[in-house]
Amino acid sequence: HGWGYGPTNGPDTWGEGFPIANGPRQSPIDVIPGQAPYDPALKPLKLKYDPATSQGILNNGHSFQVDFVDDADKSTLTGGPISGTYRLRQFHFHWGASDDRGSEHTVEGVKFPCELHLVHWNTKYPSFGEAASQPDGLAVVGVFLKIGAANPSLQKVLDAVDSIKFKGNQAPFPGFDPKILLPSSLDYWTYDGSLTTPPLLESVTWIVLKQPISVSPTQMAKFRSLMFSGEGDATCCMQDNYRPPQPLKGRKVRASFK
Ligand SMILES: NS(O)(O)c1ccc(OCc2cn(-c3ccccc3)nn2)cc1
Ligand SMILES: [Zn+2]
Repeated sequence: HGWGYGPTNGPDTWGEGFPIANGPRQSPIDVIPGQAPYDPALKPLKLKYDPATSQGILNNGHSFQVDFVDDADKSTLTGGPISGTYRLRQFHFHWGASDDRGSEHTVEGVKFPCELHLVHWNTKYPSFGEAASQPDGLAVVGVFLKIGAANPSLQKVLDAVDSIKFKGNQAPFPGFDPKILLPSSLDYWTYDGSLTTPPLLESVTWIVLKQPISVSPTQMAKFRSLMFSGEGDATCCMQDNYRPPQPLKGRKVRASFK
């Protein structure tokens, strides 16, 4: 059986199949603001997303993701800690079985109920797959979700979740602008890390936004209505699909703000 988040195939077992799990630049991490100095050399983030590039929504058995057409520089990330142009490939989430956990990154040990990841790849490489194996190949923008008022932008995504309840289910998801999911401030912490799921490749420049967006308890219940399993398999709610923080191993975390 493949990797997952259960007692027999969860994060503590991933090192068996993916030795890089114990590598020098693994993600997520616990961000300690007092140890993340402001770096005036960091540029503002520039996110330019074209809703025409949003394509479909998929339950991949570990999370659900919204995929984007990435054959042109239409939805891109530039500026920030990166050089060059990175193209948006997909976004997805990680969440908990209850509101006290679910995020992958933490802030001085504080866990959020959910975390959004917007995955971009460096156009100096020919494809996402090629970029995924390069140290500067990927840039993921992480956004915390905090319990509060219902989030109408998020609801547009959650309204599609009933159609992808089971692993392998997918549905069209056209015309969605992921920019509406972002908080008003683009202040961020940044560090060199990895994919937080197998293959755990150490190819990610992480850009974790300081300001969370809101999610209501009812909306969190919607995330938990998804299934890890395929139709007809033993039903098992998709929840607690997060990897806990990993050792910093001497890495520096920088802040884009004072
Ligand atoms: N959670 S996260 O944002 O860190 C995150 C983001 C993207 C991920 O992609 C997995 C993946 C890798 N590949 C791949 C394909 C071809 C060649 C090499 C790799 N396909 N899917 C995993 C975790
Ligand atoms: Zn992720």
